[in-house]
Amino acid sequence: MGEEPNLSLIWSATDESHVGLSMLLACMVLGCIFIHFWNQRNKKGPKTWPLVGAAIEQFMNYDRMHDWLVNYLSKTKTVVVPMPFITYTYIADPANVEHVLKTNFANYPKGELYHSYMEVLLGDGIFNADGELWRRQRKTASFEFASKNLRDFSTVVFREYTLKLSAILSQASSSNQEVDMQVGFGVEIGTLAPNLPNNAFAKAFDTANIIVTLRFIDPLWKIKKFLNVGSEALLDKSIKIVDDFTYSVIRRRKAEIEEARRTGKNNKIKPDILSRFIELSADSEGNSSDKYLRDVVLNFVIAGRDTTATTLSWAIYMIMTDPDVANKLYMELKTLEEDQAKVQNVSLIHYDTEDSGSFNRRVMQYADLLDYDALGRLYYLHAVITETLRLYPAVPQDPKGILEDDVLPDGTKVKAGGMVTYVPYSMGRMEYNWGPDAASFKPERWLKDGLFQNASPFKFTAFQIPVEVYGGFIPESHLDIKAVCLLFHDLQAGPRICLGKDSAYLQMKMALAILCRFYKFSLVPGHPVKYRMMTILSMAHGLKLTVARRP
Ligand code: HEM
Repeated sequence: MGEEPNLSLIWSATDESHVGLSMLLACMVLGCIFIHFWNQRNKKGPKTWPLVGAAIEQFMNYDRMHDWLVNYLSKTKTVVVPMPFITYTYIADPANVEHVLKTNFANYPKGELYHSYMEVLLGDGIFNADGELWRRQRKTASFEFASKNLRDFSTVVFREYTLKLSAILSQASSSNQEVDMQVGFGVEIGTLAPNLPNNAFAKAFDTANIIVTLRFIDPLWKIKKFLNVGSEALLDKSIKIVDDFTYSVIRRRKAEIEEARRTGKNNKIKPDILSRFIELSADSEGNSSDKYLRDVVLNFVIAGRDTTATTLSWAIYMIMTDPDVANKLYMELKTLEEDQAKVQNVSLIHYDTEDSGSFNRRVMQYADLLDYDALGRLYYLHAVITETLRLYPAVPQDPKGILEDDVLPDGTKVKAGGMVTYVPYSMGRMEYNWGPDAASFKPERWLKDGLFQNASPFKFTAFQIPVEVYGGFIPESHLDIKAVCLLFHDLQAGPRICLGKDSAYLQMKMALAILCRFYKFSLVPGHPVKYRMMTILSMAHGLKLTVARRP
């Protein structure tokens, strides 16, 4: 019999070789990590890790991501953020933005990836479509926005909505009640389809928006969706609420249109975007797909309601925290009131801030004095809104897909399949774009000799790029010429300029003119004002304030 093998010796030898191997492996891994970090020692963007890229840092800063980007973009005009399956390139340099939005526009569509993140919410609506699908919707919407009817209709509707909101504020002021202005703006102002939105819908819609935005940095979202767990399960629930409500609005509107046609009362058809799309998308039998219309409605809720409600909230916040701005604005609005009353030969109703009756009547009288041309003369207000959008752009980041490898004007290489995002939130805060006072709220920077002055087009990108870039300079007041240029430009299928810019200004000016003329706003002490991460720069906790009537 041979000698029994000494097991403990064998174990310890194996142990030793395991330990040796493990140590070797650990050293190699640490070495790789060290080399990886060494190579990044001069990098100005976020530090990356092998395999996961910058995902950890981006995830940890997700709730304050816009400011996280401000920090990096102030050190370097382009920030590259590699993630597990994709690389995001963030740009704040006007030359790069011009390249992506105009010069090489064809290379930067929304792209498949963006579409896959957003489809559940936006479907194939205008914000989430490329190619023919996009062109068709853009054309329909462009015709609508070029029409004078829409302008006239909007002026009336926006006035009506603001008066409703004013009635709520007037009541709140007499009982010193707190109001959430963001909710007020979302519900009372800002939709071209007056039956939208109701509360459960609005909540579910916001939740869905928050979760689809999270997909940009969540590499596990597809697995969660497949298993229907976590955020994706909540998304699924929210979309059901959104869809139920939207389809019911569409069915109701279709029935109204049918009834109006049957009885020959075409003037009973609500003249808004939804009716227009129902009409234009109808097949030879007069039917249009509910799914197509659902996508149209939801895209226009984001485009038309969320953007303006958000901007109005930030504008009120800025006005309320800067008494000098509030006062200048108040003076401009009072002066307009007196001038308009003289021109229209109207004697202004005397009112007492303690007496709701006379106060409310004067508010209504003021609202009647605000026609399209009068609003066009409110340059300081125009500057206040524009300055708000510079610092708090309703669309804080706007990502584009990359079709083919390309080199940006500053030499940054971008690869097909990745994404390039221009970042209006950061662009508005960069000293290299706006000078040393970039972070300050100064409406005066937009005024020259009391008149509003546009900034260079690729520096102020809150609305993408302005149509002036294509049609030469067109004064702000010439909406109709501008609309025709926009339409002409659209028929050639150029970049995706915001179609609602003029309508948005009209709406926001109407709302702020009435509210800031008659109310003084104060933030509820301790109320936190910060954004939340979603496609729109909404306030995470709303804007809670109290109001007082002004003389
Ligand atoms: C403060 C208000 C607003 C801001 C800051 C804003 C901003 C923008 C931005 C940045 C885009 C480009 C998005 C992209 O690249 O896909 C855009 C597109 C668009 N906006 Fe606006 N917008 C505002 C109000 C409105 C309003 C009131 C409407 C209409 C009711 C509107 C209709 C649209 C449409 C239809 C598009 C899609 C253009 C396209 O993809 O061809 N916007 N807007």
